[in-house]
Amino acid sequence: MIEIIGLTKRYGTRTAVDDLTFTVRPGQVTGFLGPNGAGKSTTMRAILGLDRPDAGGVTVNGRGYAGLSRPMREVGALLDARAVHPRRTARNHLLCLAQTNGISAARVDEVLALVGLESVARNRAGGFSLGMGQRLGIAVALLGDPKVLLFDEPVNGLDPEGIKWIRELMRGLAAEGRTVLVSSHLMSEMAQTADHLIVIGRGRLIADIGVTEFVRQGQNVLVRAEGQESLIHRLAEAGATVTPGADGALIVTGLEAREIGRCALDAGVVLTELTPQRSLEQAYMDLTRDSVEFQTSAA
Ligand SMILES: Nc1ncnc2c1ncn2[C@@H]1O[C@H](COP(=O)(O)OP(=O)(O)OP(=O)(O)O)[C@@H](O)[C@H]1O
Repeated sequence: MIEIIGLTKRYGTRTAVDDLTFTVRPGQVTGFLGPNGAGKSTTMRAILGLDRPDAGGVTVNGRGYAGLSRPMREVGALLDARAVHPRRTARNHLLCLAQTNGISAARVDEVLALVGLESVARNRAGGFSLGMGQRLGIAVALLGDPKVLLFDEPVNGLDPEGIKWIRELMRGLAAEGRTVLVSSHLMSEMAQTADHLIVIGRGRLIADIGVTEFVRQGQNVLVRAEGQESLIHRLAEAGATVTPGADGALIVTGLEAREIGRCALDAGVVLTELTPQRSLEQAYMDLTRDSVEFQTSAA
């Protein structure tokens, strides 16, 4: 469990994180979303005790990072996968970290197998592809078999197979009861990976919400039907919000198209149009529009 309470971090006159409070729970993948410069990396650095907060604080399993007796065994992190000595082999890189943290060499071979780098374990990390580098960074995070894991933009630059692998790994780690916090600026990616979302913008909390709930709230569906009254009644019963659209259409929020179709069937109503209006990415962009640092103006 990670608890962030009133976290504030300033760099000179710039407030990178502004009175941020949220909890990351075990047993699920929590997506940490926000546009560029929102403060995701700064928050992760504060969790790891790499940045000193100006106000508020962070606890990991009830204690501050400085209070953790064996940090690598409690929190694992992938912050910058390029932070590897290029002339060192993958195995030596891990061995050095293992030795300084009282972790066995057997565990090094275990994590190399876990991330699929066994065959290149004795190759220099400097010659690794981006995907291999990410795998090595993840091996470092997993080395101490920690209960809490942080991944900062782990899928950046990866091919579809690499993305699928990371997604499954994170879900597996959460299923084992670990606390998994993963940052991204892509809503579509998080919708497939995370159970819960923390959305920030300009260092402030914008949303702390379950993925299913976000998907429900985020999507409007345009509906046209013959005999709308009974459909409106049935949709309201099912928990949807219905507002009038243009030309007699209905704008339905809170239900997916499939569920609206079922309501129409229940009400014995013929649908003449059923069109989802916003993609998840659009819903996320609407949510964070006011917090984007650098915006291109519409042509
Ligand atoms: N060491 C630093 N010195 C000065 N300003 C910094 C420093 N680190 C971050 N910032 C500023 O703090 C703000 C938050 O940055 P941060 O890297 O935490 O955002 P982020 O959400 O991780 O963004 P990205 O998705 O681009 O990585 C930005 O405006 C950034 O310019």
